[in-house]
Amino acid sequence: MPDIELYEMQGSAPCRAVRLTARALGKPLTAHHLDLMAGEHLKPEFVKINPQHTIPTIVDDGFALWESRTIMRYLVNKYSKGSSLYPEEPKARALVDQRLDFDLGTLYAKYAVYFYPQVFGTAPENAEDLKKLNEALAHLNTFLGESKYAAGSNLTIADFSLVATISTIDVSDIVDLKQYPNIVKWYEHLQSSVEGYGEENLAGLENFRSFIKEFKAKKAAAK
Ligand SMILES: N[C@@H](CCC(=O)N[C@@H](CS)C(=O)NCC(=O)O)C(=O)O
Repeated sequence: MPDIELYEMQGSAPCRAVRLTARALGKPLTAHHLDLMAGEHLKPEFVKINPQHTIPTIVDDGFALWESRTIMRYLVNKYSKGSSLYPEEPKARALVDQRLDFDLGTLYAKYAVYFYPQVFGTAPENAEDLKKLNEALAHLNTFLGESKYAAGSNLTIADFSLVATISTIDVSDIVDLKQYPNIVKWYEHLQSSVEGYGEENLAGLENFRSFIKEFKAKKAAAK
């Protein structure tokens, strides 16, 4: 069976979440790096695979799929059905889905609305949008409570999705995460306990860190 092909960009949070999942399942990936800044994702050969031209996109034995959380569910369903990474018991699964949907529709969305117009454009900081991001973080802090993992006592794909988002927010240096002690505890625990966290997540994250450093230097110089 050939490797799963992953179209990705280093530093992208949803791509890191997919990598963490593949790593946990022991599935090797063949990576195709796309430079979004250079518009490589808009080339006809990639648009043919994913008309929405987003990364991550996988091609598994000829089957193309995108949306990181859909990819994560698919990978567990296909290669490790019944795994506690995406439990089958309805309530346990619903809890994982709730965390994944919360990340997609609320946490990552609020981060993107607040930060991307500044970092990829010229928009000023917007206090109202920052407040909404903090509200989402406060919700995550509440959901986590004393739990070791995002959706209860086992590691699940919800942890991979949320840790990709939280590490991106952390590196963006826009919020003091210390205000959210449950998030800090969970984040530190994941960093030390998830196999491959450093390779699959931090390598890409360092790329993003350099990008943020450049952004801050340009912003300071423009003042
Ligand atoms: N909800 C999607 C978001 C994917 C996404 O927007 N990826 C960005 C890079 S991080 C992208 O591909 N942007 C290029 C485009 O939308 O054309 C997921 O989780 O996979």
